[in-house]
Amino acid sequence: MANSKYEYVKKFETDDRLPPSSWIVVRIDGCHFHQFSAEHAFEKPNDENALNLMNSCAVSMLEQFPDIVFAYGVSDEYSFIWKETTQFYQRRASKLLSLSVSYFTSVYVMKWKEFFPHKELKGPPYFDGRVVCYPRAKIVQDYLAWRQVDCHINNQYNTCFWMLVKSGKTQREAQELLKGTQAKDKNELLFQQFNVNYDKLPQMFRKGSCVYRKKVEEVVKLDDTGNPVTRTRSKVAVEHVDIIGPKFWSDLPYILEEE
Ligand SMILES: Nc1nc2c(ncn2[C@@H]2O[C@H](COP(=O)(O)OP(=O)(O)OP(=O)(O)O)[C@@H](O)[C@H]2O)c(=O)[nH]1
Ligand SMILES: [Mg+2]
Repeated sequence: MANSKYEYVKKFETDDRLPPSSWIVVRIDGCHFHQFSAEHAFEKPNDENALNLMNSCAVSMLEQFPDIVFAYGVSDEYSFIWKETTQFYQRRASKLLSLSVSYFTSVYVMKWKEFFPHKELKGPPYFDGRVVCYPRAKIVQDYLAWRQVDCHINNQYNTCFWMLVKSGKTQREAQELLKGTQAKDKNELLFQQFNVNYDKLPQMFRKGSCVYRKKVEEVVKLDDTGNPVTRTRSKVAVEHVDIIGPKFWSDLPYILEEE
């Protein structure tokens, strides 16, 4: 039905194509997860099953959208890095954002039972999202380092806070005790009062989770002389990386290489 008198309404649509040759970061974040986590009695400060569910959703994202090259998640948030040359939906911001948020949310609901077989999903989890473009791989690396530092700072604080509360302090008292403390004071507090070595807590809690394609060698068959014939394929994997820094990227140059 070309050229109806209503066609002019299309002129009001705006072009939201993101600039070419730049990495696209979509970060999604659980809406009101403070409440959602309380409603579903998540362990404080870290619920292993809830984090594994988030990670599993991120794996599904990379399997569904081949142009996502890397994802990093902590707490109720996940960042997805789309490769700089992606032409997916002509790089339209609204498409990339809405597809990411809706796909992640649907998978979260679908997989809920797998991670919480004995907990009913009491209300709809939902996520917001934002898109930011970065013109250099180095800035994407710094972006990820920023999220990981944030994870560390928040987790160290939350670990101390909930240890104090579980040991009988009120939330107000715990807050007061932690006011103005530095990282080393918090480590000391955990060790002195609770005999906890912060560095020994699970890496996933302290450092967040990375999802990316790993190159794995697999044996396809044995040749006539009985030697294995292998091929390399990529497999989406979850890793808990100590520092998402220069060493990490130099070991995996194919992830964020500029084309
Ligand atoms: N107990 C528990 N809570 C968690 C866990 N992961 C995330 N949360 C909760 O989720 C919140 C995430 O922080 P925010 O995103 O700032 O808070 P929010 O309530 O989701 O607020 P908006 O994102 O602004 O809607 C944390 O403050 C926790 O309350 C977890 O593993 N265990
Ligand atoms: Mg949130």
